Amino acid sequence: MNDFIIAPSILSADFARLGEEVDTVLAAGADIIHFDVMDNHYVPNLTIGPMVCKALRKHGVTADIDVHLMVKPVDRMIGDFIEAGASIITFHPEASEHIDRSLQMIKDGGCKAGLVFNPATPLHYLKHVMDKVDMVLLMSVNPGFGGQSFIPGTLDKVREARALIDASGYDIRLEVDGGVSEKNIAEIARAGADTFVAGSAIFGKEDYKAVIDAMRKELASVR
Ligand SMILES: O=C(CO)[C@H](O)[C@H](O)COP(=O)(O)O
Ligand SMILES: [Co+2]
Repeated sequence: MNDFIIAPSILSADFARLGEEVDTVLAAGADIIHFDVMDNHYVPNLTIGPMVCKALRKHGVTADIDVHLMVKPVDRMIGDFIEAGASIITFHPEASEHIDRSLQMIKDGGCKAGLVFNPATPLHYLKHVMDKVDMVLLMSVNPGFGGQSFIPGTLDKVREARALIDASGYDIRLEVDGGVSEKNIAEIARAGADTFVAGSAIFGKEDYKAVIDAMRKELASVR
């Protein structure tokens, strides 16, 4: 895997042509696919579930699928996504009654596990579970919709999370999700992120490769 990972969010893809959209964005240089699951309960929107993940695998997608669960309760979706071919499953700690148990269920299913932090959710949920976390996902918008503007205060939180991860000694990726584009990706990387979700910035343009190339060029100036 590359040092920096670009993870297009299919939330902004054309759902009527989803398999083709995923193939196109991977051929354009994306590393993994970010898969947003919304339940109209934890967040005020409704998207896609495990059947769609399974359909992408059946379609032939072999890239990692990074499942971002915006659902409450969390646990009864975990097994379905493991079975559907998810690679990474992240969830919001305040949506789980038993954070350690939810993380362990994901790990036991052979997937990488992660916690997602909304803009106002404190990082202290990480403290006792660092050994079970493969990914920390910081939301740089409030969850529920694509196409929102990056909240600038996220940069301080990225620095804080980077310091916690480095001090832990564990191999944990730091992902940022919401309002990421070729304009701000270098600044987010300089703050300490290594994995970048971008939905509308990529799928909102005609030429996905041009956007991903522009992002890589920006990232090359960072490390
Ligand atoms: O989790 C999400 C929203 O809750 C999406 O991953 C995120 O919003 C990506 O979309 P964009 O890059 O357009 O902001
Ligand atoms: Co997301």
